[in-house]
Amino acid sequence: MIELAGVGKRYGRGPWVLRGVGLELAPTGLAVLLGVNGSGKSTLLKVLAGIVVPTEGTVSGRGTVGYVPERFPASLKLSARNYLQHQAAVRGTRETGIELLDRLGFIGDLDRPMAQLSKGNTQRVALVQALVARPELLVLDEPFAGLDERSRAELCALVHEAVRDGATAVVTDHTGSRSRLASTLTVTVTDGAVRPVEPGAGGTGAVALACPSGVRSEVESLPGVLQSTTDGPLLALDVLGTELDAVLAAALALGCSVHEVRRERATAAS
Ligand SMILES: Nc1ncnc2c1ncn2[C@@H]1O[C@H](COP(=O)(O)OP(=O)(O)OP(=O)(O)O)[C@@H](O)[C@H]1O
Repeated sequence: MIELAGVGKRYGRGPWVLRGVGLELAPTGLAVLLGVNGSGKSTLLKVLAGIVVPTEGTVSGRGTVGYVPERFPASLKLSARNYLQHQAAVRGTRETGIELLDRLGFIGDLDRPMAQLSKGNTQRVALVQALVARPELLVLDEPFAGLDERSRAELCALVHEAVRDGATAVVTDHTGSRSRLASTLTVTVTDGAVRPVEPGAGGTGAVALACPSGVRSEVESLPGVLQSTTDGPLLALDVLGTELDAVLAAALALGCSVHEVRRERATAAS
């Protein structure tokens, strides 16, 4: 069990980004974090991964960690092959995970400096270095960004395999790909507070809206909106299931039209 107790984080003398966070993550399972931009999701993931030390509170039980940051350092002079070989050597194994790169759709030169790789290929290398180590805790910050549809599906399969093999995975996502993940827990991050979406509370809903100009920020700040992103001409929202009808009614009253509505419930990981 990974447990956060009374966790707070502020950067320097800045405002509290997280405050009073208590969270328990089961030893095997997949948690999805939802929250609007700047709500503190990346900070929470860094605290979970041990990259950022909380200003107050404790984190216990995390074991070995695989972490994929939202932005992988792009200036690496090492080639993807040398980087993965180096990571394997640090772990004391010859298992580089290069075959996982194929599975994730890496097409290109493994021997070019990573700084010259596309965002998608850099993301694939970052994912492989985390997955191949078979960590007890897998922390993935926007792991689907930069990947094509096939690679996203393959990544979902790899995350499910890791969870099936006993890992705890924690994921954020703005691309909509998380709907394919069999999550066991959904957690919202709002104003520095972290709350699990209670089972039986109606789960979450995904909504795609076409909104007249000028009403977007009003729609995004409706009670129950957990996360928003632009999907072409549409505004894509993640909404607390219990507030879904009210958000739809308010959006319609503001002149938006509804393109898609999907209810999502936490399910047992398969
Ligand atoms: N290293 C840092 N130094 C100072 N402030 C920071 C630092 N990292 C994050 N913050 C601030 O903490 C707040 C939360 O940022 P964080 O990246 O955790 O949010 P987020 O929910 O992941 O946002 P996004 O979805 O935009 O990445 C923001 O106001 C951000 O500016």
